[in-house]
Order: sequence, then C-alpha cells, then structure tokens
Amino acid sequence: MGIRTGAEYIQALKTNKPDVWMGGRKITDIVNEDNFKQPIREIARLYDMQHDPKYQDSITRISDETGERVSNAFIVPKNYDDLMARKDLYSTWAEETFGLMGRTPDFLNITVTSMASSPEFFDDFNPQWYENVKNYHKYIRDNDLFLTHALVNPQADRSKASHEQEEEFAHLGAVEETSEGIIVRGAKMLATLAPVTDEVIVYPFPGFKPGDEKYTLSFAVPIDTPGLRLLCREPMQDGKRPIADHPLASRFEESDAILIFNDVLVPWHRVFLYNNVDAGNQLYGRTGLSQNTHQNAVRGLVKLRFAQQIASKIADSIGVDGFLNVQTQLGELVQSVETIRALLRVSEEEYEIKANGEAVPNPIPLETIRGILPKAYPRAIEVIQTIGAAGLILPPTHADMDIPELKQDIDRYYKGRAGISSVERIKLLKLGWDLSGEAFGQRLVQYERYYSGDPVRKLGMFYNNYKKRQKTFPMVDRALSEADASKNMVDSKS
Ligand SMILES: Cc1cc2nc3c(=O)[nH]c(=O)nc-3n(C[C@H](O)[C@H](O)[C@H](O)COP(=O)(O)OP(=O)(O)OC[C@H]3O[C@@H](n4cnc5c(N)ncnc54)[C@H](O)[C@@H]3O)c2cc1C
Repeated sequence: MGIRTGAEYIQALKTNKPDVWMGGRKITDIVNEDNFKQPIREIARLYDMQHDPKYQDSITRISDETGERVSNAFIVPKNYDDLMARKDLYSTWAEETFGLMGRTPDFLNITVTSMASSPEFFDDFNPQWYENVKNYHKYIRDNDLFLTHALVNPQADRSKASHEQEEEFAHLGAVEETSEGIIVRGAKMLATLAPVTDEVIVYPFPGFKPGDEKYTLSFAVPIDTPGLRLLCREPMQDGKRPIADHPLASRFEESDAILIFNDVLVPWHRVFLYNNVDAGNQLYGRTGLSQNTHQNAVRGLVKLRFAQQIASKIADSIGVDGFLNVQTQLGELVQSVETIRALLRVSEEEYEIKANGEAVPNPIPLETIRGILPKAYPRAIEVIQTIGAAGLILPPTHADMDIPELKQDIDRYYKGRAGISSVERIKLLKLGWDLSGEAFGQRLVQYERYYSGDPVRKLGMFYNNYKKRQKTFPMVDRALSEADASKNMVDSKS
C-alpha cells in the first residue's frame, strides 16, 4: 500500500477494537469519542500531507525495495541528503502541529527503522530476533502504520529490581512460553496516543539486574490484541470546548494510557528480545533506538520557538517590551531557541556513518539538546505567565463576544496598545493561556521533562557515552607535560 491517507488511517481506527477505558467508561467508538476526535483529525491531516503535491516529494520517497512511495521515516539514511530528507518530514509535521504533538507517527517509525538496520546487535544474541524486527519494519512501512510505545514499568517501588517487586507481575513479564509465542502479564507506563494508534511496541531502557530475565522483553502487537487494556488518564479537555476559546488545548491534546497486559499472547514472530538481561541492557544503546533524538530535537525547537513567539507577541501587544526586565526575559528565550538551533545544525553537519552504513547526526549535540530542553521549555512557559500576568486569565469566551450588549465593553476594555484590537488581544491571550495555564499546557511541560526518560539518568548516560568517545584529555596532558618541561628548565638554571 505505501503511504496512506487520513481517511485510510481513520478507517483503520474504526476497524480496530482496543479495550479502552477513560473517566469510568469503556470507549467503544474511538473515532467519535469527544476527547479523541480532534487529535485524530490532526493526525489524519498529517497523513494527507503525504499526498499533497506541496509536500509529497520532501516527506516521502519511492522505496528502492518495493517501488512504492513510502514515508521518509522508513528509509535508512545513507548520507547527508537522506538525513535532511528525513528532517524535512520531522519539521513539516512539527510545524503543522506547532511542535505540540510529540508522538506523531514519524517518531516510532524511525525508531523501528533504526532497530531494523542494527543486525550486529541481534546477531550477538539471537539472529531470529533480527528477522522478526526486519519483517516488522517492512510490515509497518508497507501499511504506513501508526505506533505507540511503552518502555517504563509502573513506579511501584523504584528502589527495587523487577524481580524484587512485591507483586510478581507488577512489571511486565513473561508468564509462560507456548508453541505460538510468549504469554505476558503486567503493566507498562505510559503510552501516549495509544487509543488512536494501530500497534504498540514495547522495549526497555537499560537497568535490568540478574534475576530480571523474564522481564527483559521487546515485542510489538496490534493495539486491539486480546487481553491488552488501555487505562487512560483523566482527559484535560472535554472535547466539546470551542477551538476558538481553546485554540491549542482543543486541538492537540495527546492522551496517555497505562497499558495492562492480562495474559497477552505475543506471537514468536513478533518477539524482538526476550529472557536475556545483557541483551535487555544493551538494546537501547546499540540498536539506534535513540535515533528519535533527531526528531525530538526538531520538534522541540519548533515548540520552543512557538512559545518564544507567543511571549514576544503578548509583550508587544500590551506595550511592555520596551521595559528592560521584559526585554531580558524575551532575550533569554531567543537565546534558548538559537542555542538549540545551533546545536541541531552542528549535529547534522557533523553527521557520522555507522558501521552498518547508516548516516546519523552527531549524538553529542543532540543529547545536549535533550539536556537543555527540560529547563528551557518550562522557563519559556514561566516567561509567558510572567509577562501575560492577569491578562492571561481574564479573556471572555467567544460566546460573550457574540452578545451585542457586551460588544462595546469588550471592544473598549480588552484592547491592547494602539493598533491592537480587543479581538486580536483576546485571541492571542487564549493561545498564551492554553500553553501556559491550562492542564493541557502543564502536561506539555511534563512531557518536555520526561518524554524520553528520566533526565537525571539520561545525563549520567550522556556523560558515560561522552567519556567513551573522548577517552583522553590531551589539553590537560599537554599542560602537565609543559609544566614538567619548564620545571626542568628552572632546575637546570639553578
Ligand atoms: C507527558 C508524558 C508522555 C510520555 N509518553 C511516553 C510514551 O509514549 N511512552 C513511554 O514509554 N513513556 C512515556 N513517558 C514516560 C517516560 O518514559 C517516563 O516518565 C520517564 O521514563 C521517567 O519515568 P517515571 O515517570 O516513571 O519517573 P521515575 O523513574 O519514577 O522517577 C521519579 C523521580 O525519581 C528519580 N529516580 C527514580 N529512579 C532513580 C534512579 N534509579 N536513580 C536516580 N534517580 C531516580 C527520578 O530522577 C525522578 O525525579 C511519558 C511521560 C510523560 C510525562
């Protein structure tokens, strides 16, 4: 099939029958559920862009393998141009959603593409796992599927390993093997957008201890696999509020769900890793699973720039951007954006070709972005809150604005500096409040902190990787040897 349309994506959602629970209800009609309707439309629009002549050549390409047009996310980049073609996809979709949807289909499609181009890792453990990954990659490429993923175990007791938890299957683990596959039980948190996806892929971060064998699992199953339950968090909007009043929250909310596996059968051909602590600990670092840092960085830059522009426009609209204290806050945001833009550029210009021939951006600047964004984005939100002040929380609804009796008051008392009408200012403040005040905006902050794992442990991993690449300290060694040499000179004089 190759690239699918938005209508084909929606049709697939109508056919899938996942076991979804939210707000005390079982959701049986996913596409007509108030909370999911609009985000589904946004994702469908992205699929349609693949067919739009304006974007098609920059975000899709003809596959050498099948002769069909496929998303750039499924192509293994071999050189700089390929890498940039992939980036075109990330930035086109991120711009379309203002960077507010972190888990658009490209995110996991590239993850599986990278996994499928890492045979050397799987060959060290079990070549059959690689066959399974390779076939899975072809399957999702040729059907243009949308995946969610779940890496992390429920918090339960973080000071204990999986096999030490009070409940044997608090963490997802294998119960038994059958001729058809593995039966798995337990939970994984959390899977963003799960109810509106086609499939879920499970893979772990490192951190397994001896004794955790049965918990070391990676596999993929359809989202409506029998026994798989999706328990969604409380929605942050009711799906009924007008987009005019909540221009971001009513469009881009990504739901999140805990996945509960009640004795789910994972067929052998869908098993990518199993029953091996070493393999579980090495999978993330050795299979390019972290390649989605490039997508994250491109999307994160768009989101930060959006927040920066909102802050600046609000400041301008009420005539406060001439004050030094406001300028320093706005200047700080511009510098954050420029820092991330520069790091992204460096990572791409300094791309590397891995042993398997895959072109990858330099991971050091990309991981540096990963370290900076969890601080820069919340700061941008704080600046919007500080500059918008009470103005952010006061705008009337569009229903108020439609009442003739109120029109004169609204026109008079909600306007901004000369040239900024009340309607213009109210609309702008609604954008600002959705991003900085609504529960929707707070989730986006939490997302930026945690979307790719605990930033504390990620920074530790970053330092370990940096040390592996930078094994020596040549400047320090030279300074020490020059000090030694000059000591000899002094000694010889005396
Ligand atoms: C909005 C949002 C969307 C997400 N979407 C997805 C998704 O689609 N798929 C997915 O798989 N995951 C997703 N995640 C989950 C994400 O992977 C986790 O939040 C992240 O890995 C951190 O795990 P945790 O939340 O369980 O925090 P914990 O690991 O429980 O950490 C809690 C606190 O304890 C500290 N801590 C815990 N353990 C240690 C330790 N061993 N050493 C030092 N400090 C420690 C942490 O630093 C942190 O401050 C999402 C998260 C958010 C917030």
